[in-house]
Amino acid sequence: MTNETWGEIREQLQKRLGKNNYSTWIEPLVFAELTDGVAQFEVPTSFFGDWVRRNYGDHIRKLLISSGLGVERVDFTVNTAPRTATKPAVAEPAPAAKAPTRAKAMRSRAADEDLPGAPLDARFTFDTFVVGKPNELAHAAARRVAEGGPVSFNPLFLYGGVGLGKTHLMHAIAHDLQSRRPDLRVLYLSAEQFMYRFVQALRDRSVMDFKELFRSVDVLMVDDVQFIAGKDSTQEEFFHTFNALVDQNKQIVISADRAPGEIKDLEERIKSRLQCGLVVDLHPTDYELRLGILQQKADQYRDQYRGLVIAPGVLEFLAHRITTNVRVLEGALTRLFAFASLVGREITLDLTQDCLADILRASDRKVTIEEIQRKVAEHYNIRLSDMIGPKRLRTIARPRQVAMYLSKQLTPRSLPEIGRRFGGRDHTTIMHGVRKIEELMATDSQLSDDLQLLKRLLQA
Ligand SMILES: Nc1ncnc2c1ncn2[C@@H]1O[C@H](COP(=O)(O)OP(=O)(O)OP(=O)(O)O)[C@@H](O)[C@H]1O
Repeated sequence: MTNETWGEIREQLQKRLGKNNYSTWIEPLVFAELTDGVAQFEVPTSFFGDWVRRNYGDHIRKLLISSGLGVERVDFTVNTAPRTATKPAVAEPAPAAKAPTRAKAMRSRAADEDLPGAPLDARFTFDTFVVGKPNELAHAAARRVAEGGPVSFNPLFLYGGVGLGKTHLMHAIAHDLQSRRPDLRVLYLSAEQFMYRFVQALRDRSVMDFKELFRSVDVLMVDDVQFIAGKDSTQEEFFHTFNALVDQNKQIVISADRAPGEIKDLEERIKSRLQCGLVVDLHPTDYELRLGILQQKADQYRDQYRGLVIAPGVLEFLAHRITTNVRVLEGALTRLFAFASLVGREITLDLTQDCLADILRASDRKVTIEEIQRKVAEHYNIRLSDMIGPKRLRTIARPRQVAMYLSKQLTPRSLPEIGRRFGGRDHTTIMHGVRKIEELMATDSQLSDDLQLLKRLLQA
């Protein structure tokens, strides 16, 4: 293949994939050779190679073939040698794409391979994050941290329900920081990984190395920090790491499924440390945000599944009906496009309802407190009237607490509202009931099985 051919193919890829994707994923590719039908490219890391293979391998192969080359397969190998500027078969980058900032970041990350972080998802950038009322504050705070100026709020604590974009924002911060400041050591990992690393260090008697490593980063991001609640030694180590970094004025970003004060079994001193920066929550999505996200995704899919038509009103219908979380929304759209492309039909409302019947049904389903009381009474063989009555016998009080717990878990009702439906009980009684069941579940496997079963029955 000549410089010219690869240059032309890259230009086509840039048009097809957009400038961002191009400069992130295509520009860093170094064409090595074409032998026996295999086009070989060099990549900075194996993660990078896997990503390009999965997402763009086919595109690249088809374009190579359409330029008249006999290519059966494209392959990506990690380039460990320093990159030379004199690869004979590679054209200079197309003028439209300037210095590959992300590629530099990739290389610096490769050099930082001693950092025990989790890989970043290349799709989770600020460009792909849709901003609406429910997440605008979290987004603005994340942007500010990503600008990497003087540390303004430390830590940044992001919290919110499942699938609302916490991980997305954290990855976006990391991507941005790495492209602006490739020299920074940015470490992103989940709290679970932090714990495993720590346990491993204890086992290998290398705790000092562990400490040194974590204290050497410039930005530490820990996802799902609620995971370390109740894990005493990990909490202790996390606390020291946290303090050491804050003392050095290094940025910390944390995420969790709830506010620091609400994480049970998290040491008070950690809670208060976590609260001293900026705590922002991602609220449940509203209709406009859901529609915005769907529109963005649909645009991407239109590029991917050329020729597929989506009828007016379908996205609005989905935004209206699927209110649980963004992950479910995305999953629904992915399925819809895949299905429509398989059957070769336009995406109409009818097709949507057929193809997504289960998701739509699940979203429709609203469990009521009355239903919960009835099911629990049946399960424990007590009278429904005892659910709301005054009897304090354990055989009645315990099922009642189970029903209180499930009401809190499965309905959006507040504690006072639940209290009213349990015979006008005070909200503190409900809170006590909920806590009691949470405690018992940890030790009483029968109770925890009962709860699982009841949940399944109620949500079915
Ligand atoms: N505002 C948004 N714009 C675009 N995509 C979004 C947005 N919010 C969430 N998503 C997408 O929804 C999916 C779930 O988001 P993410 O993994 O960040 O959620 P999370 O809050 O970390 O959830 P969990 O608590 O389960 O870890 C991802 O694919 C993400 O890209």
